[in-house]
Amino acid sequence: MNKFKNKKILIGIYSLILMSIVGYLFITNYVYKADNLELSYSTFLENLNNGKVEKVYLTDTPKLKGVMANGQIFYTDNPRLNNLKETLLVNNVVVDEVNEQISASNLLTFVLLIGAFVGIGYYLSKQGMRQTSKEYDKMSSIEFSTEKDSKVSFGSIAGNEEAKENMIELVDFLKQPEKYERYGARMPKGVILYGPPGTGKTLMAKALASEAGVDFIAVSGSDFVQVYAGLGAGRIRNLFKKAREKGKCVIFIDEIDAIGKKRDRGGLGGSDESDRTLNALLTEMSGFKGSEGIIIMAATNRLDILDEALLRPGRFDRQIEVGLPDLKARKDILSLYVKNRPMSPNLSIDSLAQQTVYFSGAKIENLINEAAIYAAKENAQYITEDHLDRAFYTVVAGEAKKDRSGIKKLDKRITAYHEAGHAAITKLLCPENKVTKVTIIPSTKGAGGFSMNIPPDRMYHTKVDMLNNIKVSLGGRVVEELVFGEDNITTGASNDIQKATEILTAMIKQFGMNEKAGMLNYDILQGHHSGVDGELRKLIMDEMKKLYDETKTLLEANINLVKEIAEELLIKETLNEEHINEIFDNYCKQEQKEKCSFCN
Ligand SMILES: Nc1ncnc2c1ncn2[C@@H]1O[C@H](COP(=O)(O)OP(=O)(O)OP(=O)(O)O)[C@@H](O)[C@H]1O
Ligand SMILES: [Zn+2]
Repeated sequence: MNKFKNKKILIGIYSLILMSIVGYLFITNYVYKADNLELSYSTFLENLNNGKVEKVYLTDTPKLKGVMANGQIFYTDNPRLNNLKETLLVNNVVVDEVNEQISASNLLTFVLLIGAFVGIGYYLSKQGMRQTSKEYDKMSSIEFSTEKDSKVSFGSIAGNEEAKENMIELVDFLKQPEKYERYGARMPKGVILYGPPGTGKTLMAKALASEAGVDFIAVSGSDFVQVYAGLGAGRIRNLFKKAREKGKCVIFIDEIDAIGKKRDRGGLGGSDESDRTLNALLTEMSGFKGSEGIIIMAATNRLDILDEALLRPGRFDRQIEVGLPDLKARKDILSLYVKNRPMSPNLSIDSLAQQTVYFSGAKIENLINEAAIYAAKENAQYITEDHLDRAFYTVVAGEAKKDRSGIKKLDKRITAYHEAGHAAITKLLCPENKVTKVTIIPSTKGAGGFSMNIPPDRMYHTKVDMLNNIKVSLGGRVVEELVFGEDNITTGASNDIQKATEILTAMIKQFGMNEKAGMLNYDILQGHHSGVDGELRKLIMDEMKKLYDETKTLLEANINLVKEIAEELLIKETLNEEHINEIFDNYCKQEQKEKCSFCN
C-alpha cells in the first residue's frame, strides 16, 4: 500500500518536470521569439555594413542571434562561414563566442532534462531489479499446496491394510513426538511409499496429515529439476525452512525419483546439478530432530532406481509398499465409490470386482465416474450395467481393445497355477517354511504374481535345504508344463531360473556339494575369469535336469493340491498363511498321502 503510494508520487513529480521542460522550450522558442526580429541574411549584411549591428553571438546553430544598435534583438540564418568572425570584427561588432545554447537559462533546461532522464532511468532500473530479484525469489521459493483440514481419512482409503497400519503408527508420533523423544525412540524421518501409479500413495500421505491434524505440504520431485545451477538445492532449503516455520507437518514429495535416482558412478552423463539437489535434501533431512514432528513422505513407482543414500537409516528408512488391490480390496474400493451414487439395484459389486483385475484404485474411481457421466447424459434413473460396460471401454481404451476378459482370464489362470506350483512344493518339501502370502496380483518387483516363502532362521544352509530351494524355484515352470502343456510354457519363470542357476552353481563351484565336481573351489582354479567351462556346464545342466524331473514327479503326484491352491487363488487372488495352511491340511486329510511330509 505504502509502496504503491510512493510510486504514484514519483510518477507525478516526473510528469510535472517534463511538462515544465516542454512548456519552457515552447515559450523560449516560439512565444519569446515571436517578439524578436527575424532578418534575412542579406538584410543582416546590409545592417552590418551600415554599422547598425552591435553584437553577435557566434555559434554553430542554424540561427545566429544578435543585438541591433538600438537594442533590438534579432535572428538571422547562420552562414557558418569560417571568416564570419573576421567580417564582424572588421565592422566593429562585438562578437560573443560564449555558446549561446549554454546560456544560463538553457543550462537550466539541460540540467533539468538530464536530471529527468537520470531519474527515470534510475527508477526503471530499480523497478527492474526489484522485478528480477522477485523472480528469483519466486523460482527458489517453491510453490506448494498446504492443507490442514482436508477431509481425507484412513476411512477413505480401501485396501492396503498393511500400509495403513504403518501410517496409523505414525499418526501417534506426529501427535506427540515428545513422548517418543522421552523414551529415546527414534521415529522415521522419512517414509517412502512405493507401488504402481494410482494406488493411493498420495491419498495415504494426505490421510496421515489430516488424521494427525498437521499441515500437509505437497511438492513434486520434478519441481526441483532445474536448468539454473543451484536452484534445485535452493528450493529444497526453502521448502524445509517453510516446513519448520509451520511446525508439525507432513512433507510429501511425489515422484522422488526425479531427484533421487541412483547416481551415475561411471561418470558418464552424471549431472552435478541433480547431485547437488539430492545432497541438499539429505543434508536437510539429517538436520532436523525427530522431536520437531516433521515427517517426510515420498512416493515413487520404482524403489529399485533410487539412490541407496536415500534409503539409509535417518533418511527414508521406512519403505512401505502400496500395491494394486486384490479382489477384496477392489470390492472395498468399489463400495466406497458407489456409496453416494444412484446405482442400479441389479448391479453386483462382486462381479464388478471380478472384472477389474489389475485395476488400480484410481482406475476403479475413473471407471465409476465415467459410468456416472454416461448415466447423467441420458438422464437415466440409475447407473446401470450398460453404462459400466461402456465406461470399461473408455477407461481401458488404448490398452488393446480386445476381449478384455478373454486375455486376462488366461493370464490369470497361468499365473495362478504357476504360483500354486511354488506354494505346493514348498509345503510338500519344506513344511517348516512359512508361505505367508501367495498372490496373482503383480507386485512392483516383477510381472506376474509372487509367493512369499520364509525359511526358518538358521546359521548354515544344508545341502538338502539348497536342493529344496532349487525345486521350489522350479515348481512354477513345472506346473505350467504339467497343466498347460510343453508348448505353452511362458516367460514368467525367468527369475526362477536365474535363482535356481545361482544356487546350483554355488553348490558345485564353491561349496563342494557335488560328488562329481569334488571339493574344489572353481573360482580359484579358473583364476580371475570365473567362467564355466564346457565340462562344468554339462555337470550343472545334468544336475538341473535331474532336479527338474524330481520336482515334476512330486508335483504330478500332488497335482490336486496344486489345483486346489490355484482355483482358490483364482477366486480370492491373494491367499495368506492361514488360507494356505487350511488348504494343505484339508488336502493331507483327504488324500492320506504318505508323500506328504507334513503329516509324517
Ligand atoms: N486404495 C484406494 N482407496 C480409495 N481410493 C483410491 C485408492 N487408490 C486410489 N484411489 C483413488 O485414486 C486417486 C489417485 O490416487 P493417488 O493420487 O493417491 O495415487 P498415487 O499412488 O499417488 O498415484 P501416482 O503414483 O500416480 O502419484 C485418489 O484420489 C482416489 O480417488
Ligand atoms: Zn515363479
